[in-house]
Amino acid sequence: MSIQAIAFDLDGTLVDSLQDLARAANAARSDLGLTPLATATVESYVGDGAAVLVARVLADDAKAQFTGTALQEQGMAQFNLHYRAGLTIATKFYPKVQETLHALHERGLPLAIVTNKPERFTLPLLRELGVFEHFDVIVSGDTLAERKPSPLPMQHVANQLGIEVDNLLMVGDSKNDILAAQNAGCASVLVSYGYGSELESMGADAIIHRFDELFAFLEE
Ligand SMILES: O=C(O)COP(=O)(O)O
Ligand SMILES: [Mg+2]
Repeated sequence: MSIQAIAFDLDGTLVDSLQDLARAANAARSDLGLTPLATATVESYVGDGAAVLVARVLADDAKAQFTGTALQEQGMAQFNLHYRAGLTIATKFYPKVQETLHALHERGLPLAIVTNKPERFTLPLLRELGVFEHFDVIVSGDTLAERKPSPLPMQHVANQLGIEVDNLLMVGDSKNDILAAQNAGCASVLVSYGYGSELESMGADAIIHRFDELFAFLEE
């Protein structure tokens, strides 16, 4: 295995965005006359992009789908307003993320973001946190025709970087990240501190508990 570039998931991997997501989700619920949900409940709904999050949050049901009902459209509009107004109020890097990204970038290793978060949130969030310039390619949930767990985002990153997809490593916190990597034929590293559950069963090549353990994985 020769790792020539790394793609990172965003929410739950680089940043803990849960408080800001939950605040915006509950503000949208409140605008529609609904009572707030526990932060842990919102956490369990994160991972398939903003529209699916809004559908799940409004129905308080992990199986809800975004079908574009009037209520969902209204909830989406309110969520957009509230989240866009406070992308980084409480959102913070997990320990050792900034140092590690900086060191990898200094080594000349191409770095990418592959998130299911829509571009309208991903790009300003990365800018507000001051790491936008570290990434050679940024693929959001609405950049391409398909999002994770589709292999398309990984294939797109490899194409953009001019490398074979199996030389790209995915680092993520959730099932969609590991599936996207497996579907594309990439190696994957799972972080244990994010929003994923049943980590052992996902089949990642390694599980790390702190972001800088990535260095040891790269040296294997
Ligand atoms: O916004 C989401 O649904 C998940 O985002 P992620 O892919 O960066 O974890
Ligand atoms: Mg994630």
